[in-house]
Amino acid sequence: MKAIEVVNVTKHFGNVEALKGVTFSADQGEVLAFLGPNGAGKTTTISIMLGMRAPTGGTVKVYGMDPRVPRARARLGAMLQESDLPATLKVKEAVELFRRLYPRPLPARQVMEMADLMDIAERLCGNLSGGQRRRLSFALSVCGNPDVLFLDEPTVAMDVQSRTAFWESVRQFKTQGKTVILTTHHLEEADALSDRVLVIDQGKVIVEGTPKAIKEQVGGTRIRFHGQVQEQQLRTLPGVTRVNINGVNEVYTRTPEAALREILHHDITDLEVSKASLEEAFLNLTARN
Ligand SMILES: Nc1ncnc2c1ncn2[C@@H]1O[C@H](COP(=O)(O)OP(=O)(O)OP(=O)(O)O)[C@@H](O)[C@H]1O
Repeated sequence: MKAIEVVNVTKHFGNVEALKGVTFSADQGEVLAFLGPNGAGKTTTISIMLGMRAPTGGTVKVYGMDPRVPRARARLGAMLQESDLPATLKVKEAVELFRRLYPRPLPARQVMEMADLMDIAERLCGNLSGGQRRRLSFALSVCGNPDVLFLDEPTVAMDVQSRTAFWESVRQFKTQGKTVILTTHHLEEADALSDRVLVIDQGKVIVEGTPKAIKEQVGGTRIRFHGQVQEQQLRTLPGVTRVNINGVNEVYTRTPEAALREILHHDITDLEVSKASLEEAFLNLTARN
């Protein structure tokens, strides 16, 4: 049975069509990353999967159940973009309090270690830095030992060190056979963590695949060079998905050999050819859409 199954889900907020028929599923033990520009529909999709909002149309199942029923909810954990923390409790007390809400909580020490909170266990929640607050939110989201964990832009406000430690915690969580659904604007985060990426734009899934497949199929190849070539000529090169002219000419193409043959007719210098990164693939996609 699928951990999560979303079929043709739509969501209207008044005149706004936030989701226009979203379909995907997640297997047990899979890490799925949602990428997409601001307003694409990522948070709305998560809130529907969590049973916090009802879809306008379509169906969502968590282990075959409606996410609004308590038995389904008990299997879900969530670290949302904004969460209030009890300011006057110590970090370790907040973890204890949340553990008591669940029938089969993880041991407090395991939760604290997983979220890298041991050093700040005695600190008041109200005195935490932005990154520390995010780590505590992560701890509270895994307290109940959920089978599916939703992380909505989890590493916002974390420094590089905390982010790397956080990625390790997510990987650890996955090794226990758990499913993770994550939204992020850090594309290297999706690349580092996920088995599969879904790109959402304007309420629709526009592409789905492994980070590697997306980079290969959509990102294609980046060709950079100096030289006087008209932008219009670059845009009509074979297989072009995106063009940047900012001191250096940059062309993304799915057919690099054919594009290069034409580029080499011009007087160019400093030629560089490389595979596009996931970030570039993502920009190419949403620019085209
Ligand atoms: N409660 C609401 N009332 C009206 N419109 C809403 C509401 N919630 C979301 N929307 C609209 O639905 C669309 C999708 O929003 P959503 O928050 O799901 O996007 P997102 O992909 O999570 O964006 P971000 O990356 O900025 O968090 C946007 O146009 C947003 O303005």
